[in-house]
Amino acid sequence: MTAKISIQHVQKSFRIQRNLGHLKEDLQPISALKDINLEVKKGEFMVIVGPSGCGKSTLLDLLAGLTKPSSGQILLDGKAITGPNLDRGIVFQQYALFPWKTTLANVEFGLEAKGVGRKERRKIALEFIHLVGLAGFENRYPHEISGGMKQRVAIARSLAYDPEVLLMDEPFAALDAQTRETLQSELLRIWEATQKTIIFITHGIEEAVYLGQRVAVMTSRPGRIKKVIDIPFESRRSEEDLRSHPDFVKLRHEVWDLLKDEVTRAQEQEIAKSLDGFEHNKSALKGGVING
Ligand SMILES: Nc1ncnc2c1ncn2[C@@H]1O[C@H](COP(=O)(O)OP(=O)(O)OP(=O)(O)O)[C@@H](O)[C@H]1O
Repeated sequence: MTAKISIQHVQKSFRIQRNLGHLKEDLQPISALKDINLEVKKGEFMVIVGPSGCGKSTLLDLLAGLTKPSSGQILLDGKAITGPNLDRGIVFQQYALFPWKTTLANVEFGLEAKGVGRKERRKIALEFIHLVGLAGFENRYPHEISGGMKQRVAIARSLAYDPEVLLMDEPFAALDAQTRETLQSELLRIWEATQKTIIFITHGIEEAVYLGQRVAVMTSRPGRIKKVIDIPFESRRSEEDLRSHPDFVKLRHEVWDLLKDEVTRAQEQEIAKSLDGFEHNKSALKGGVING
């Protein structure tokens, strides 16, 4: 069977230029991703976890078609992704709602872009607003609802135009712990109801193990897939608290074991990067160069 998403030997480097007044200097390119290979099945909930700066968002941007790989390719249903399309819905950490539109109008937006008629648009939007638990809040503006509710609107908006795949980039990272946990189990309920293929990016180990059917652990930059771990829970939404179950604790530990050296390395990279910037600024000041 063809994978829903197939990431094949994907590399991504960024060209870096230093601004020296009217001159530009090419620096060593940053290699963000190196030989990423991953297959995601139809209807699967795949979580990608990795340390800060390992290239998670870069990978998601490639999946969304917002940028192109330096080499390799990503296939959706066997066809190469060449740009953004309504076959992929995206939910970012920042809510990205239109502040001047109500919940209903925000959810209707993608449907408008897809050319769905006014009546049908309203019907579908109301259905998804209901699905994400926001019935009664249709006419509220983003500033009138909480962060968790805004993220529910963002999820409803992405699902309403019926994408093949839902891409989620740390969607709950800005929320308080309690709201985050509520939305995690809500997301599982929505996933079960819609049977969408989900690729969810996080740096939270507990979040990864709770949500994912499989968890792909990334290395520090340049990001590679270190290991893909199966999370074999039948149902994550059972009454008992899954997070304190011995199997859950064991899997969380396994992911942490894979991740801890990567986190240390990522922190070292961060320090080296800031020291480098500091040294550059110092020498530029000495030489009287205005740097950008
Ligand atoms: N447009 C760009 N130009 C240059 N470098 C970039 C660009 N985008 C990302 N990078 C670099 O690529 C690396 C990976 O960045 P990315 O944002 O994908 O990491 P991440 O894993 O999502 O990080 P975080 O968890 O902190 O959000 C980082 O070193 C980043 O500085």
